[in-house]
Amino acid sequence: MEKIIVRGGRQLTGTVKAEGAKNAVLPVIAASIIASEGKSVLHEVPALADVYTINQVIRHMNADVNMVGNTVTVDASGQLSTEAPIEYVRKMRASVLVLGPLLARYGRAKVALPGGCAIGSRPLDQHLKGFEAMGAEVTVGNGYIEAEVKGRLQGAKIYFDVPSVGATENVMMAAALADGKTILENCAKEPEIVDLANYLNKMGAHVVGAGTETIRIEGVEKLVGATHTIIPDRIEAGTFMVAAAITGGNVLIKGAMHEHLRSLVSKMEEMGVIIQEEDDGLRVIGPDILKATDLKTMPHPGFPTDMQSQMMALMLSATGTSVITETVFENRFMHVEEFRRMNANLKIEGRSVIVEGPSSLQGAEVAATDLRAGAALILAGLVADGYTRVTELKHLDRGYVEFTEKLAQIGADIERVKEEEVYMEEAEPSESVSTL
Ligand SMILES: CC(=O)N[C@H]1[C@@H](OP(=O)(O)OP(=O)(O)OC[C@H]2O[C@@H](n3ccc(=O)[nH]c3=O)[C@H](O)[C@@H]2O)O[C@H](CO)[C@@H](O)[C@@H]1O
Ligand SMILES: C=C(OP(=O)(O)O)C(=O)O
Repeated sequence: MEKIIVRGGRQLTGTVKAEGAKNAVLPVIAASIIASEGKSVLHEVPALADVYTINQVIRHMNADVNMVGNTVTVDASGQLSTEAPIEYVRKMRASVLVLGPLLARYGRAKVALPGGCAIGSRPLDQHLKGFEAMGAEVTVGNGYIEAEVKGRLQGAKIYFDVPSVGATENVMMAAALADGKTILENCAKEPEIVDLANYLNKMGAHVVGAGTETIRIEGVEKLVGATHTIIPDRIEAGTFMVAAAITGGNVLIKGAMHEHLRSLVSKMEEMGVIIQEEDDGLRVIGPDILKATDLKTMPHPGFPTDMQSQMMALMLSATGTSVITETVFENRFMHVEEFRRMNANLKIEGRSVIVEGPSSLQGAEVAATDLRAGAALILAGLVADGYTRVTELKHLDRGYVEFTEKLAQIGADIERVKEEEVYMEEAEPSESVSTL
């Protein structure tokens, strides 16, 4: 089993660079299979477990995929299979993003249902509603979603009941190759949707309005591979911003884009953190005393749910009572129990958590209950007394490249260790049992 061991007490200083965004690259790689001609060359692709998974998904469909350093090349010009089995979808929900591209290109797709996950039930009804409005027949059964259309998908006017990132992306990709014009309303406005639209347009699509609540797509008959550079990861950048602030440090986060991080910057400034825009990123300077504040997660440009647990760690170090309200996902507070193991003073009230600070955090063995929770526990460990040991690192590896190394590079006392599992009943009485 692997663990990250962090010893609290170091102020972080120096420079760290944000990788390409996980939530941008996954839909872009999914979209690359729409191209029936040419190769796509994608730059700034982060070396994440999720990227390996989406590459496996499209490789399984017979696309030719190569990753060298941070560049991925996809040639999907051959005949592809139209199925994504459960082994990939279980690892990563974003595998369902191949539905739209397959349906648009081949008129059929079969993708395993991902089911719920640690942050909530996460239905796909808005994706399916979009495909049905475009003329597809969708059936859900035996653990699979199957969608089929006779001839081409037809352009349609679709109003999303909730602004879903994945549904906006999936339906936008399908509409790019549909017959006629599609108008999507109440769309999600995340920067990653704009990145996907830019890539689709480079492939020959006509997508206008991404980043606003109405997206208009004029369908075309074919798309061709294109070269594209993935935008920087605002959530990874935000996580390092919190690392700088919580330790009272001074860190330049290269690639952090102010226009993608406004809600986080303003919340951190309310807490007394100094944030300066520099040519190549954001400099974050932590104050001597952090002030309590309240926040509510919302779709972009509101406060991102993917920064909620990291901000909870910051609020634990702030003076006074802070309240965090989660409105995007129904069950994204699993980290609260783990923080409590570190002596945090937290109370869940419905969809809110009351944070009493400053908590005198103590090192403990804690489990990463999901990807961002893992990062948040490490952030708390940076200021806890003694050693914090974080397990279940598979979640962290989905979304952070060399998190340990990057934190160590700016001064954290942190290491990742592999240890043999030693079971008490198997050990000789005289043998020492690892307690790391
Ligand atoms: C790979 C990726 O980009 N993941 C991000 C994406 O996930 P994802 O695309 O799964 O998240 P959505 O934006 O779809 O979900 C937002 C809300 O809409 C609901 N919903 C969604 C689809 C649907 O058909 N019906 C429905 O009710 C969800 O249950 C949730 O309450 O956006 C989330 C919200 O910013 C982020 O936390 C994830 O990191
Ligand atoms: C929830 C997240 O991702 P996913 O949608 O891929 O589970 C995340 O990035 O925090």
